[in-house]
Amino acid sequence: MEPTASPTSPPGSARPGDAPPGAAAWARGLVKTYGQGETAVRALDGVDVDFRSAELTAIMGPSGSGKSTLMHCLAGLDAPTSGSVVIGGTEVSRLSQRRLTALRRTRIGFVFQSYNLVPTLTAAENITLPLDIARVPVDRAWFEEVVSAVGLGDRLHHRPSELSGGQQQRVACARALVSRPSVVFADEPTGNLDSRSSAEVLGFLRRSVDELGQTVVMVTHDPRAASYAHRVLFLTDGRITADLSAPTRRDILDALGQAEED
Ligand SMILES: Nc1ncnc2c1ncn2[C@@H]1O[C@H](COP(=O)(O)OP(=O)(O)OP(=O)(O)O)[C@@H](O)[C@H]1O
Repeated sequence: MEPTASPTSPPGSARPGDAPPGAAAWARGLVKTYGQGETAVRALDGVDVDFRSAELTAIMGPSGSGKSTLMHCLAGLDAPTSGSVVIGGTEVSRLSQRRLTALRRTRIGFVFQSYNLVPTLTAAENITLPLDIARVPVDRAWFEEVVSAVGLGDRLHHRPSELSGGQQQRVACARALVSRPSVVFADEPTGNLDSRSSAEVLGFLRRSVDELGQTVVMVTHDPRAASYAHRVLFLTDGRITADLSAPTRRDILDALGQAEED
């Protein structure tokens, strides 16, 4: 397992000035406890992790191991009980609610299992919606590049109900990328898709990293989806227990089997 903590960051603190080389986001000492007393659940048990720029990282682990909690704490959707997160040079845990909302709109991209598109808007309008809400001008050249990479050129004026699930998820991916965020977080992005549509969405996420330099962190249960990643992290009981570089599907299945035996 690779060391993920930077030697310059004291335990439990991630400071923008301590950026590990090449990291787009990182976290130190992340703990998340739900509830109190005897019924308390320690969903994250001291996670130190770096996400290198222009890498696709998959997070895997058994149900209840803390994957969603980790992603929500990283993306500022939930506050950790202790520890800190830095994204694109900003310490997320120190932001006021207003600044956090602005950061989520412009510096972080989200892709959810359920697409979350607005049904009354066209694909193009959905893609630019986060920037329109934040009153940030759309970089048209970048918009064209993203739309062309995602392969939606002739579907831009369709509404979500006129698109297949795979096409809707590719619209959601384009929406996540259009603000050039520091990190795109994808939570089970292919959970609702058949294998062909999954391959299209995963192929796009991987190309967004290799060709457009995006940083992507994806939670998935599917070893085939994880095999598109440059790196796969495994969580067990709120801790990172394995960190694989460019694993094959076989390597991932072996690591999952190992996790079940532990
Ligand atoms: N809002 C909450 N209140 C109480 N406990 C919670 C809450 N959210 C998560 N948990 C608990 O925290 C632990 C980690 O949950 P989490 O959803 O992060 O796991 P996961 O790995 O994403 O699971 P899955 O693969 O089933 O989605 C679990 O024991 C879960 O029951």
